[in-house]
Amino acid sequence: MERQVQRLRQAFRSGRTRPLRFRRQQLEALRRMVQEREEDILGALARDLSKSELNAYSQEVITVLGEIDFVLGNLAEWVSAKPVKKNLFTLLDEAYIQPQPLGLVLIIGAWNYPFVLTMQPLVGAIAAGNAVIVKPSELSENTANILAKLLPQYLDQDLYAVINGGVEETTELLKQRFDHILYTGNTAVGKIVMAAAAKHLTPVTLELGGKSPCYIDKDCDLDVVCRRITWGKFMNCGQTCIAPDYILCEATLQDQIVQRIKDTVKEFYGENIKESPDYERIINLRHFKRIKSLLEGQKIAFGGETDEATRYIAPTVLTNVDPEAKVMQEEIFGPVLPIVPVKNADEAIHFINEREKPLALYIFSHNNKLIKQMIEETSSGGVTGNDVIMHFTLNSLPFGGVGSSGMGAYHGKHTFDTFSHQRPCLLKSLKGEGANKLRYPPNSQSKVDWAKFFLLKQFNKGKLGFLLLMCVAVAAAVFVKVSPLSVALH
Ligand SMILES: NC(=O)c1ccc[n+]([C@@H]2O[C@H](COP(=O)([O-])OP(=O)(O)OC[C@H]3O[C@@H](n4cnc5c(N)ncnc54)[C@H](O)[C@@H]3O)[C@@H](O)[C@H]2O)c1
Ligand SMILES: CCCCCCCCCC=O
Repeated sequence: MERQVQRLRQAFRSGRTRPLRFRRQQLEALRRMVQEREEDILGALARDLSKSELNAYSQEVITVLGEIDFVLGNLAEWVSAKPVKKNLFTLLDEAYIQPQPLGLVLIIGAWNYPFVLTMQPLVGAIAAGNAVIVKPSELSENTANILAKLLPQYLDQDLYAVINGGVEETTELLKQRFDHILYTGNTAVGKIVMAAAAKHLTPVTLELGGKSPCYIDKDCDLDVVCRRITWGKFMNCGQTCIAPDYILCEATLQDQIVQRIKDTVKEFYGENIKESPDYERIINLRHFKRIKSLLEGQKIAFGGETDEATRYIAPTVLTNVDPEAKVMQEEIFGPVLPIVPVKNADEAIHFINEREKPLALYIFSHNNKLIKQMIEETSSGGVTGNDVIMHFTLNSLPFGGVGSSGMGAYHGKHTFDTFSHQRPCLLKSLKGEGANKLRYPPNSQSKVDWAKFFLLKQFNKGKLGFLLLMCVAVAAAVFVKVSPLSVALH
């Protein structure tokens, strides 16, 4: 492993990733891979998560293809140096920010969207000019294997590698030195990743989870609200990092919400949900048992059927859930939706603020002012008002958590920035040494006054007229490229 890391680092040092043309070629090759090997990719996702071809394509492949197109359309602008504003000291100089690659980066993916959660960061890491190691989740082993097989066929093998393995291999990998690590997965392992990265002072982006609340105000269209929540909650069998984890609403709304979600489940998945190609399965037995145990002692309004052999758990809604219940203590990450009654929006805000900061927050109301107030008075990784999940799809928005739901963000230009160093560059001339006497010893009150004039807004008002005059003089000097300060400061 150490040798492989060294090999990639050496290739990065060769400078091959620097030219824009090279990065574009790699991204175009990646796009070709997704297009030409679509069937293999969809097959792997079906074997891992029972995702239908259509669902896998619309949830994962489209996002990756869209990201590549977006990056290719904008990369020339992103890599260019960005001139910045100057002060009076640097008026004649060149000042700009030059984005530069960080070096060798590690991307560790999760199993629930195993294609998009490794490929989308990879697109941005390549765009930013880095060498990359991708470590897919071992739990979605078919997707992990297809990535290990396909990526080397399309990408430069000296610069990009896939390393597969579980805890042991990842632990070993994390001993190596990287220039950035982007990890997607649960919060407990996020801490392990951050501790390992700290040994090398490696910066991290942690895409973690949490319990994303969904507040339903009484002033809204419940038919629409429940259809949107049903879609986002039961998509991928509830195994979505930003799925609405639980509903907060006034007690009187509960029955209507239950009925509408029940009707929508029937509309989406038919009478026999098990037969629906649109309904996935739980990833493994451990998670199946964990989710099933969350139902114990709960009032099941509908659903609750399970089948261990196929790891099937029906879309399930729980009512009048006690905030202290087990189902409210951990991220559900399955098709179980508790409803916790609250008196009003203020109590919902209080409820949210008493708990760890979630990855997403959803607020449904006709009242835009209420939505803005809840955004203002709470914290979460992201927010969608009057819908769920959709902020993930807009790559102009940074996607990431806050507090225990993560740190840093990616998607679109934000991924490019995450994997770049924004290098500040100031290019001065060796001329104009007269003006520099202002900062050279010995210091004097007059030099400090001048420095205040150049750098601060507050300076001695008594000297204003004189300073303005001097300003005109400086401007004139700049114009003729001769500085009077060398005289004035003596
Ligand atoms: N924020 C996001 O974008 C996002 C996306 C998907 C999932 N998630 C969150 O991830 C969680 C579910 O994923 P998971 O954690 O079950 O996925 P997982 O089990 O696939 O783990 C994620 C990665 O961590 C590695 N890993 C596991 N244990 C490790 C250890 N001890 N040391 C080092 N590496 C280790 C795995 O090999 C894997 O690559 C949920 O909390 C979910 O909300 C977040
Ligand atoms: C159109 C819907 C796309 C949904 C993709 C959701 C990915 C979530 C990643 C976290 O689990």
